Amino acid sequence: MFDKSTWIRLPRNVVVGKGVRSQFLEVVDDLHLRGRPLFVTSPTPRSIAAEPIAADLEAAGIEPAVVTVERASFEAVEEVIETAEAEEAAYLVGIGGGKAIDIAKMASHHLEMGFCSVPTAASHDGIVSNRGSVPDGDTRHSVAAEPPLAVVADTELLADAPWELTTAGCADIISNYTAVMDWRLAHRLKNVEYSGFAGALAEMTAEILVDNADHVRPGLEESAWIVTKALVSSGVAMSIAGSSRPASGAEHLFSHQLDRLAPDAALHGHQVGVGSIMTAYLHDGERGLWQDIRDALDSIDAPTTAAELGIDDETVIEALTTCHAIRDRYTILGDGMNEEAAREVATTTGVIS
Ligand SMILES: NC(=O)C1=CN([C@@H]2O[C@H](COP(=O)(O)OP(=O)(O)OC[C@H]3O[C@@H](n4cnc5c(N)ncnc54)[C@H](O)[C@@H]3O)[C@@H](O)[C@H]2O)C=CC1
Ligand SMILES: O=C(CO)COP(=O)(O)O
Ligand SMILES: [Zn+2]
Repeated sequence: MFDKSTWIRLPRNVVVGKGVRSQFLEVVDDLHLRGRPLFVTSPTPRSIAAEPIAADLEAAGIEPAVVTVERASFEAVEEVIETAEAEEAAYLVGIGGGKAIDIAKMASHHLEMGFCSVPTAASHDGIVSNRGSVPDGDTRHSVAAEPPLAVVADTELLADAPWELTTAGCADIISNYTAVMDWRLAHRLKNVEYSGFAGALAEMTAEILVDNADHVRPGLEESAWIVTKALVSSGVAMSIAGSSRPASGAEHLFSHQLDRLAPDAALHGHQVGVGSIMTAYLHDGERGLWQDIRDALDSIDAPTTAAELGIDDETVIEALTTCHAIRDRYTILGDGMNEEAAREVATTTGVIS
């Protein structure tokens, strides 16, 4: 008997393009979101995006509350929840990089309240996803959360963001190659449920980005457009899958472990990119996929070595040999890699010297 069912939660309005931050009010009106929003932001995004959008809303008689968060933590989520209650907010808006958006996402999930995403950096594929990633104890990976009702991604703002934030977003997308390989492996060996649609979408997203890598250059608004569209597509793949599997495999385990061992050393996307070079080698060293991933990262100025991440070689080895245990997610790392194997993969791929 066929008794499968699925529930795909996606944003309703995804608005991408030059100057679209000025359409924020129109977007929330279209969603029939009424009342006072709470903007969740961080220092730079506050001045470049939250304040101008707040001024537009004030001109229309709506006075948003604003909370500035500095770090992604459960204390910050608590603070946002308390502020939303105290200010009688009707919905939340995450304005900033991945951390501000994730905090708003997690708080809105708890409050059972609508949430909109206004990325100021094309740095990660959580701008659209139904996943939230806030460190909880030793946990760094994402959990199910509220997907945004709307995404307002202004390419003018995104193109002006520091270039390394954009290259981090590219690397987060390029890592889909190995994430999907890990997912298929887990399907074959562990009977993990696999979605061909979500897997194909995640892979195709990486392919389109790599094919357009020549147009991804600092200061070009077209770059912000290409990368943002890819981030949206990757987030949709996660929503179709109902998990982060299409965009997160062993390379993400490696990055999450680096976040524990060397907090704030490098951007999420850059860490997963370097992880992806090594896990591609483990999947199929002969085929040269790892070189293609390394070259694609290199061509957009993303780090390809531990030194470029600002992380020492021994931390890379420790992360590689321990990261399999941080989550119940079967990958090419299986039940763990010994130190000798870790040194071999990291040295052969040039990640450590
Ligand atoms: N929920 C999900 O599905 C996913 C979540 N993530 C999470 O996202 C986070 C990484 O996000 P990132 O954006 O890389 O880091 P981040 O949010 O820490 O941002 C990096 C820095 O850039 C600043 N910034 C943002 N926009 C700027 C602009 N236009 N100009 C100047 N500075 C700007 C931020 O304020 C911050 O200081 C990680 O915590 C990661 O786990 C990553 C992928 C998916
Ligand atoms: O970063 C992500 C996808 O790019 C989310 O994956 P995690 O579930 O591993 O946090
Ligand atoms: Zn990621």
